[in-house]
Amino acid sequence: MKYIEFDANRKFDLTLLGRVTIDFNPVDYYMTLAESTTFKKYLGGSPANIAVGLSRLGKKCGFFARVSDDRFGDFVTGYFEKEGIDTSRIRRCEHGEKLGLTFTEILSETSSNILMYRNEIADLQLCVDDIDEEYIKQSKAILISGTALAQSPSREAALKALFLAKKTNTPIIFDIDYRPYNWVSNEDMGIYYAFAAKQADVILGSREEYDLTEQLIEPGRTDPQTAAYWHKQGAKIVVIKHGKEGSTAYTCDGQKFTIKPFPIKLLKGFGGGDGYASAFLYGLMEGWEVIDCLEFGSASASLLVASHSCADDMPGVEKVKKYIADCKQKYGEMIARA
Ligand SMILES: Nc1ncnc2c1ncn2[C@@H]1O[C@H](COP(=O)(O)OP(=O)(O)OP(=O)(O)O)[C@@H](O)[C@H]1O
Ligand SMILES: O=C(O)C[C@@H](O)[C@H](O)C(=O)CO
Repeated sequence: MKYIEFDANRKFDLTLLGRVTIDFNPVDYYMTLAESTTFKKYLGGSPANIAVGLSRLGKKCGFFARVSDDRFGDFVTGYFEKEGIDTSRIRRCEHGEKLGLTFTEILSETSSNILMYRNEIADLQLCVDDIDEEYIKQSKAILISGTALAQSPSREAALKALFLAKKTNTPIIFDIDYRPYNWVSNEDMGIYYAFAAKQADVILGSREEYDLTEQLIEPGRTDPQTAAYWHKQGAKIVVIKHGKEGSTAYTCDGQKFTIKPFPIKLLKGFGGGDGYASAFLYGLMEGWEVIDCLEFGSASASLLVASHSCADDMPGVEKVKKYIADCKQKYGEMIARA
């Protein structure tokens, strides 16, 4: 069953809007960030990771972003170019704003945290002049990452992109993407997350992220209630993630599909969402059944939480398929299908 119509005549498979940052992950881990002394630098930022993930899976991505006008801006732009992600809409900040830096802490085999430096942040300088209708018309779909709604002028840029996507019949994917930094209040999230979700064809989020989105509408909903509400608003697919417990996709025709994580030795508890999103969306674009998209996303997510980085370790199609096949051979065909 196809829930989203992608226009095959458009140049980009997906154009993403949001932050491009840098991750510094500890080489000496199983200790606090204060104790770690050596870090490996990776491209970061959830939407940027998703773009890399889709590129590794053979998809062509466009991107709306502002980056710092310094060596870190050079690094992330050069990384995108090497991955084949279009950089024509990546613009440099003009007033010294800084690229977001995420320092990660891998405390133990089951606990990790991230510390994000986002003062005078470059990505929130994205502005309405950066968003053009022609570029969106060249995109089979657009993904808005929720943190882009945290502050102006990025907020208005994201709202303009939503408006132009609707105008050009471009499917909208809203990744709620809760990061507490840069939001003035939870109420702001309740306003802007909800507005974006009302425009979306596909919504991706954890239970916590839906709770933040629904706080001004009806707090305390169950997953089925959440899905039913957003389907009424026009969403075709509502994906609700529950970390290591797995995730469920609710489709607008009343079906639900649940997937569990594949068995893996966890290294870090983050990055799974980006691997999940890129692989799930890949399956959608390939016209797969939703359960197969979920399985592919879940497998990619498991590979990512077992890896030291996010972007650098985004897998190709064959790696994900082999991992799924190996797990099924070892644990049984229904290993992840609840
Ligand atoms: N401990 C784990 N073991 C195996 N898979 C996991 C684990 N944690 C997360 N995942 C996988 O990653 C997917 C997304 O993780 P999660 O639900 O935490 O979303 P998220 O908060 O968006 O992730 P991120 O931390 O990347 O932002 C899960 O649905 C699951 O498939
Ligand atoms: O999304 C962020 O800004 C943090 C990322 O850079 C980091 O890789 C992560 O947590 C991915 O989910």
